[in-house]
Amino acid sequence: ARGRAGASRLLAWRGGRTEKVAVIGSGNWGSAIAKIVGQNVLDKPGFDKEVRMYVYQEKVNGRDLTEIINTEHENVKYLKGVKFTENVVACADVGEAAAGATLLIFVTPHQFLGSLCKPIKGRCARGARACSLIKGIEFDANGPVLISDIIKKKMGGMDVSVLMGANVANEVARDEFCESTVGYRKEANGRAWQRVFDCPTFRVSKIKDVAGVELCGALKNVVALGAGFCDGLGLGGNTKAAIIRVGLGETIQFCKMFYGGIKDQTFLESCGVADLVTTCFGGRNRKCAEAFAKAGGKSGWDKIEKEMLNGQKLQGTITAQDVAKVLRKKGVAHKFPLLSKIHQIAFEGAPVTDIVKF
Ligand SMILES: NC(=O)c1ccc[n+]([C@@H]2O[C@H](COP(=O)([O-])OP(=O)(O)OC[C@H]3O[C@@H](n4cnc5c(N)ncnc54)[C@H](O)[C@@H]3O)[C@@H](O)[C@H]2O)c1
Ligand SMILES: O=P(O)(O)OC[C@H](O)CO
Repeated sequence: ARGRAGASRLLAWRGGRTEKVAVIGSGNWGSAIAKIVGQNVLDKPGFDKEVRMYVYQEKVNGRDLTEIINTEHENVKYLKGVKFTENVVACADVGEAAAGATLLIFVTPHQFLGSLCKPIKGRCARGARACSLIKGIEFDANGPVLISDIIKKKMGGMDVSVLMGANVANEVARDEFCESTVGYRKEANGRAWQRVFDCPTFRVSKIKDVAGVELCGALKNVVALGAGFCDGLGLGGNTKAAIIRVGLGETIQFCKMFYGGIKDQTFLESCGVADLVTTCFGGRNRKCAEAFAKAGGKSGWDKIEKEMLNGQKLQGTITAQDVAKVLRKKGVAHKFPLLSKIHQIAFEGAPVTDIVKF
């Protein structure tokens, strides 16, 4: 693996301008990826050595979180026990975080994206490119809308790639080996992002399929709720495997129904089957859905999120609602029995035991 990493480092960088990377977001995943990127810009040629990270300011034990990160080099709230390299600098002002950046990594929970783009647009470098690590989906009258397309529009047509994969943040931050997938539109930008993220313990492949990669990342969070319901009911591995299999099938169907040019290979990459598996076993959506099932479906999601996640945010519940709206509006909910059933259990009072009746 080390040989491959060295070769890809040499192959990918052919000189040119110095890239300056900014990380927009500092939650559990935002912090884990900032740790990787902070180290990579030190290890590889062609990068400005400072990585600014936008931090939504809050007090932790009476101190600003930015001040804690910049003195202790640790996000004690969202990624406790893991140190950043000292070149990762926390900024509470998103414009200041993005100032002069040529490569912007968007990694906030998707409900907070809206207000962040405008101040970034005025401050980042001309010709900057973006990569979205945000797992979610929006919709309009025509159907689903990709978060990467929202960023592209808000940023004046900027090229936006995506990075999705089997990447539970705490495991990535402990340098446990895993893979991830860059989905790109422009080959050169796909290569640029691969260089930003790839390291021996975080192996990044790329594929020209932004929509496929991104939708896999969004929909697996909904399927993970189903897996959590199974866990809460005390069902075993066979049942969860069935949920994963059917969930993958409906994910593929959703992608192909709403987007052209989706590649079959995408579903076999880390962003596809691998992310689905890890999230259904080790993710926050699974964990909170298990608690929901154990409470007999009687506990609200906001309460569960607050009690179990210490400020981290569930994405699967929002995505389940957005997906259900799209499917109903298009009159195709019956073709997605598992995704529809998960929504009915999570939001419409269907019994949790119905998870196996689809
Ligand atoms: N955590 C993971 O294992 C993981 C892995 C891969 C992808 N993702 C995806 O990455 C994205 C970001 O998730 P995360 O895990 O980094 O975040 P998180 O859920 O751990 O943290 C929530 C973040 O939102 C911020 N926040 C709270 N209120 C805010 C507000 N009003 N405005 C702006 N920010 C506010 C908090 O400060 C914190 O940084 C999500 O789409 C998630 O699905 C997460
Ligand atoms: O913890 P979750 O459920 O948000 O999932 C985490 C990651 O998306 C896994 O790749």
